[in-house]
Amino acid sequence: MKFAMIGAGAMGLRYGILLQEAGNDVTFIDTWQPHIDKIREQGGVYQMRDHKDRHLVKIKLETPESYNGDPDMLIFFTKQMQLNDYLKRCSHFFNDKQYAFTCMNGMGHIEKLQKYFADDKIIGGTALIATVLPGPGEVDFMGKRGAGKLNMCPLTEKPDEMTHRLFDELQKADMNPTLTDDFTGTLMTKVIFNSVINTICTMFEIPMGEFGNFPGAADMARQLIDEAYDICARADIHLVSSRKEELHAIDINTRIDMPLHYPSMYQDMTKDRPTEVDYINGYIANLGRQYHYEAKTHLFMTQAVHLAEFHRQNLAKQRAIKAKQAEPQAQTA
Ligand SMILES: NC(=O)C1=CN([C@@H]2O[C@H](COP(=O)(O)OP(=O)(O)OC[C@H]3O[C@@H](n4cnc5c(N)ncnc54)[C@H](OP(=O)(O)O)[C@@H]3O)[C@@H](O)[C@H]2O)C=CC1
Ligand SMILES: CC(C)(CO)C(=O)C(=O)O
Repeated sequence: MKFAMIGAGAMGLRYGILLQEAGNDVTFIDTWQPHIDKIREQGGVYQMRDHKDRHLVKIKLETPESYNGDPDMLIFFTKQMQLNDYLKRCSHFFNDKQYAFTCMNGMGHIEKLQKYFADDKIIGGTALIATVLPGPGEVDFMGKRGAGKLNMCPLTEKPDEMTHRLFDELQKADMNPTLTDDFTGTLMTKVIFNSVINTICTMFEIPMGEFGNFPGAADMARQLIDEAYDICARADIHLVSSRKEELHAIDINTRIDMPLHYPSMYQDMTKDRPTEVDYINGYIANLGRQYHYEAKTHLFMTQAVHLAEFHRQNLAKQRAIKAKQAEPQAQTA
């Protein structure tokens, strides 16, 4: 199959390289200039697995403006706040035969995709796969080959031939796909999962295992899960796990499956970038308001993460001022 990966960051590279290794024709499209420059200079991306076995993987890389191909499927893996810009810049190569697939975290992306693709061409999903972009031109796949899994569901909830072809390619690439039958329920179940793990680990700047091993972890998680499940019940969203299963999944993922992983939200925070919290806890809280339910804990968590972002950005500004003040001294010394 011919794929265009829209976003060649951590997850775009994980999916794209594995699909390429499984025999597909993959082109990566990105806008982050230092990453583009590094990949061109190196002739590819340096890929690691669990910080080891660093090796060069050749990839085809384009910018939205330079790409003129006609892929069968576009896979969107940008941060939520980057998606509109990517869609606008890539729209010149979209056509009505192409499919759009995405396993981005949070909510808000599907409505944006619907402005460019018909409902029967959109396939959504969720990824329980940890990947890190340590810097431009470098990607670290966390977990052994075959680790992690993903859920996928067409927006129409009626899988067609292309959905099955995508499923087969993801399976060949060892990505452990599961085809689910409830679109919104599938996506929201992962949003709730991330509303606990990503948010708490990012605020405290801790790996997932440290949260999972904290004796109060289940109480903290239960409070966020209960609020979110109460809201989904009011919104008639059918989650794919029960509350108990969601709590269990968080426990197993943090303590056993990915104890050393810092969630993707942490990766933004530590680079002094805005996080996706408004599309995760903020989305749950806004949905609650539509059903006259005040999600107090999710609202509090959203602001707590914004406070942490604010603090880090202030520190970055102070560092910049100090560096500027040191400049003339360095010249006169
Ligand atoms: N990573 C993971 O383990 C998982 C991620 N997801 C989801 O997948 C989607 C894509 O996320 P992900 O692949 O992690 O994100 P990316 O790796 O794509 O983020 C890359 C972007 O972040 C900026 N950036 C990255 N590294 C640096 C750096 N060192 N210095 C400055 N800027 C940097 C650049 O944006 P800019 O050009 O704007 O500066 C770049 O385009 C998100 O919705 C995420 O929540 C889902 C499951 C797991
Ligand atoms: C925690 C994890 C890896 C689960 O897939 C994730 O979604 C993230 O890092 O954002």
